[in-house]
Amino acid sequence: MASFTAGCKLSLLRPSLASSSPQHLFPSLNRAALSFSSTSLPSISLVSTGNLRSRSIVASAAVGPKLLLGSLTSTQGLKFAVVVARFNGIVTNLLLEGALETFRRYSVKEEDVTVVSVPGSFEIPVVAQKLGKTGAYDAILCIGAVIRGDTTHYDAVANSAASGVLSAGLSSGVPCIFGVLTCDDMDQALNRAGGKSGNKGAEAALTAIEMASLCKHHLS
Ligand SMILES: Nc1c(NC[C@H](O)[C@H](O)[C@H](O)CO)[nH]c(=O)[nH]c1=O
Ligand SMILES: CC(=O)[C@@H](O)COP(=O)(O)O
Repeated sequence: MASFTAGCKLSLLRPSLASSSPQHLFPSLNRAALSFSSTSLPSISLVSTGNLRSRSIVASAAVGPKLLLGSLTSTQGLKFAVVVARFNGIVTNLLLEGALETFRRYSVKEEDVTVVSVPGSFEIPVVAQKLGKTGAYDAILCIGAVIRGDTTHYDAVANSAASGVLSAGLSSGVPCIFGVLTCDDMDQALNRAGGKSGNKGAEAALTAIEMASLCKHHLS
């Protein structure tokens, strides 16, 4: 079993390892141990964040030998809000469908999901923040599609949505997940809304489940 010097971030010890998978870092950890909650791991402290494709691991000094990882299977009782922009609705409806299908697939009850409709992506953050501050939700999934036009309007909306969703999460203390596409054209957007590049709404819903579980089961 791997062991690290207390007080050192893994990324400081060896930066290239900071975004590696736990299995890569510690071949002796099996999948079962990694797939759920506070499994005791002798001689190492790990904190894992990120979605399924990009987990990042840091060794943590202060806590004991535990792996903190949100569960995708213990979804009972987790409550979600989805804030979805109507702008470019042909895309955002597909993203929303992907998200709701994922919640269903991971056994999140329909009555535990609230969908809130807003005009455009610019309006998402204030609503996400308000929802977060109600304390009624374990994660807020934000869905929108910003598509480049002729002017710089795109940059303003895309940047505001990104920093606004971040800020909503930080100020409310509830994970606010960024499921807002920022694309050069409609083709790019449709490809990411159930087309050949997958459905980013579905991916964002998985991130919401993991973060909700992490915060509710380990960090509250
Ligand atoms: N151009 C896009 C917008 N623009 C609308 C803004 O989000 C906002 O509703 C308006 O400025 C009023 O405050 N919204 C998107 O979601 N996607 C876009 O591509
Ligand atoms: C005005 C908008 O909301 C957006 O579609 C940007 O389009 P454009 O840059 O062509 O004005």
